[in-house]
Amino acid sequence: MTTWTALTTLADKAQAEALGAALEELEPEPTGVGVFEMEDGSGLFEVGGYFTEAPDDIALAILAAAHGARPFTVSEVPETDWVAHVRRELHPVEAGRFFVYGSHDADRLPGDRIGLLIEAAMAFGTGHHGTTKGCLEAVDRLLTAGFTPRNVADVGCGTAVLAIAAAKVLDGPVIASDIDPVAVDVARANVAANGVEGRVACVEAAGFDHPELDRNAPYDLVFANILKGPLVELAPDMAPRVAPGGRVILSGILTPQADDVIAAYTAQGFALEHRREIGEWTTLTLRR
Ligand SMILES: C[S@@+](CC[C@H](N)C(=O)[O-])C[C@H]1O[C@@H](n2cnc3c(N)ncnc32)[C@H](O)[C@@H]1O
Repeated sequence: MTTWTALTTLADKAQAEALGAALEELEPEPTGVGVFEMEDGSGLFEVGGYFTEAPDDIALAILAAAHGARPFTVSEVPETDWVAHVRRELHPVEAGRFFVYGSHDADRLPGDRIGLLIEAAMAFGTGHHGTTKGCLEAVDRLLTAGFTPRNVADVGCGTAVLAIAAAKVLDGPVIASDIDPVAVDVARANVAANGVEGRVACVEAAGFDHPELDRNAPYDLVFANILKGPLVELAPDMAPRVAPGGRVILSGILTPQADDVIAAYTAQGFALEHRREIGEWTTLTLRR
């Protein structure tokens, strides 16, 4: 059976990025290289590389040492187990009352948490990123404070993790939209897997450019975990679609960019209510 060789190590951000670039240049060529921030608050980054042909041990040791990284952990991954392996690597994420998990961790769902079943797939939003976690914690905080949105939009839904969270704790309609048709397909599959298909509509749209999004407006709650640029562009379209007293939860914002996003939304009549940093990302809650 064909096997993959998986290499992983830890380093600080600059070293991890340089090491990731060096791995790309290695002979034999890797089939994939990734650099991910650890979610344990250590500030370390994991560098991973996958090869169909194992690189030379000595070359790897020199490469890690030259970048101030720990020695690589090398493991063999059977090709047929690849998808399952990636999924198994994704541990559940707790964010407020929510517990985001893959089907391989179904038996770990605590009885007092709201489970969001999200399989790793070709869309963003497994809960592991600080932006997704920030949005889940932000809505948890609003719910704890007694805010009960009657309708919700999740613009840039990815896996629809935020829309599913809303549908599981609220009674009203939820609409999930994404500019990427692949994400919309993944969103639909996740919505069905979570048993909320009657409650969450999934549509392909750039920003609010879809009749379904307008039909349900104005919203009591809008999530938009997209990047700073699209968020700033979206501000004038957002204002008329959020009910007075409604909230927007915005993420995908690198912390130094947060003031620009706040300025764009306060110019449209929103007031900053809460901000939270996770790693290098900031999540904002604003009230209209
Ligand atoms: C960072 S992911 C967020 C996914 C998920 N909402 C979460 O919180 O994990 C951003 C998503 O927004 C989508 N997106 C980016 N720009 C957009 C736009 N202008 N309108 C709608 N979706 C957009 C991307 O395709 C991507 O799926």
